[in-house]
Amino acid sequence: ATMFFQRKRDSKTRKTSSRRFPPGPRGWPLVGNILDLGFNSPPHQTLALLSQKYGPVMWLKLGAVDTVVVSSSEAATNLFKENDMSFVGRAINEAMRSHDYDKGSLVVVQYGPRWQMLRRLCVSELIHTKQLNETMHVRRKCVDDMIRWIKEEAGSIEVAQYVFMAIFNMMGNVMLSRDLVEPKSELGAKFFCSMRGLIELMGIPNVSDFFPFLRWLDPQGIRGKVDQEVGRALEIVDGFIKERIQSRCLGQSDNRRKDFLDVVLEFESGKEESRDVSGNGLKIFILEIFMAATDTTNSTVEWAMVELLRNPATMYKAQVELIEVVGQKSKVEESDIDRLHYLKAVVKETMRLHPPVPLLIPRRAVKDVEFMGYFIPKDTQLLVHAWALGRDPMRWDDPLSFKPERFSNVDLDYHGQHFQFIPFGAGRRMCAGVALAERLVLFILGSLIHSFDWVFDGAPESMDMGEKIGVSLRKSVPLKATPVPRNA
Ligand code: HEM
Repeated sequence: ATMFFQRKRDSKTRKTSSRRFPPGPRGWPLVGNILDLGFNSPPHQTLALLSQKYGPVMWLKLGAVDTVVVSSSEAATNLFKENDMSFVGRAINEAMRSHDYDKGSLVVVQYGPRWQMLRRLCVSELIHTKQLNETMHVRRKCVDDMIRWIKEEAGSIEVAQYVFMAIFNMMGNVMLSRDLVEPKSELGAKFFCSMRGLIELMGIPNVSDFFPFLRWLDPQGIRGKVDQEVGRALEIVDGFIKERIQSRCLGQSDNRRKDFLDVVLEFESGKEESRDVSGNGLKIFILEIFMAATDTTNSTVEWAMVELLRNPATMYKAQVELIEVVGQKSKVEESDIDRLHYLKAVVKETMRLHPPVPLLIPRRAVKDVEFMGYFIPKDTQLLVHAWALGRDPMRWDDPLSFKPERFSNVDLDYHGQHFQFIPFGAGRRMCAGVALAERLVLFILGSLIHSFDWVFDGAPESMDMGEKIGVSLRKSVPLKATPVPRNA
């Protein structure tokens, strides 16, 4: 199809005249295809429908942002196997510029030495099996707290709230050796509120992302609010760091294991070029790991609980497996996870239908690229439609049904090799935290359904399954259910 923008481009520059852009809906002057996104459904749903019409490699102009959307596993295979390095950059949005977040971040920093250094630090010091095994006791305590908090409640609860607190404390302990959500931690409570606020704000579509000339105006006031919230969160992290530097100067280690903050501080102070830790880089890195880890894992546990409640036979099977594997103990242990094959399939099936990051994190073409016979100019934003890939009827039998059994006895996982199923992405910029995410989700979910039976207040089949997109894809109406202790 000869598209409006293709013609416009071709007429502007002779160089591109023989080049074919991917097909896509005709755009309007100035706004491009923004109106095609519609306002009634979340963007990933509209993009999936548009891709059905225009094909698996689709071209859109979102205001001023050239965008290509990839939504078939053939195209994703070509992308990650042949063209990963051409799309290794990140597309930066307005909120990410707040306090130079994009410069200190691992998730959105451009590919290069700083990315390599932060990624190595993150994987070797946080996600490596040795670190994960050493921090098992921390996660045990946080899950125990979560179970206790839930037991103290009477009646129906918002499940994700308790899960979020548990994950937040797990990350708080591994990174900063402290519970952040507990009555005595005033600073922790402030940090918790600030992070929740930030996660909400990041989910609001920002007009300035599509119309850079409106940036100075900040029409919805989002940039202003993000600046405020990021500033507040950075100040709190700064407090944690100063406190730690002080106790290190006094030689106090409180007999605790070296945590992520110690490692990062040692790393920073060892570098010739940055003996000064007062810059924002380190604080942003810490803040970001919280952002990357908490909302995504929380969303996965919430959707898994939703699907289990809607599918009682599956819930029963998962609970029976837990009893068989956990045996006489009343608690699930992380060491049980390896043997919880059915629960693992439940989590995979949840992530197939509800990938927490449905369009992955936008990439950016770092040069002009020939991709699947099309011309993609440098700096084009690339969205990989993980949500549509997981529901592709050409790849999945009865794709909209929740059937964990489809993962039994087949070599199909989310480690970035099977391109119809990439909830963690693939290639060089694939999620750095898969191993940690896997443990958090399985341990928390297993504990929730082993410790409690859950009763949904209403008919589970008619549960609202609406989605809303924020930092991750959440249920638009949070799941509320009543816990009934099982192993009391
Ligand atoms: C269920 C939980 C999670 C999901 C679904 C998820 C998903 C993703 C996705 C889709 C990406 C982008 C991949 C791409 O561009 O191809 C990503 C990047 C990333 N994730 Fe996760 N994530 C999860 C948990 C975590 C956790 C626990 C951490 C903790 C450290 C983490 C750290 C990161 C980092 C650092 C990146 C940026 C990698 C880079 O750009 O090099 N994630 N994640």
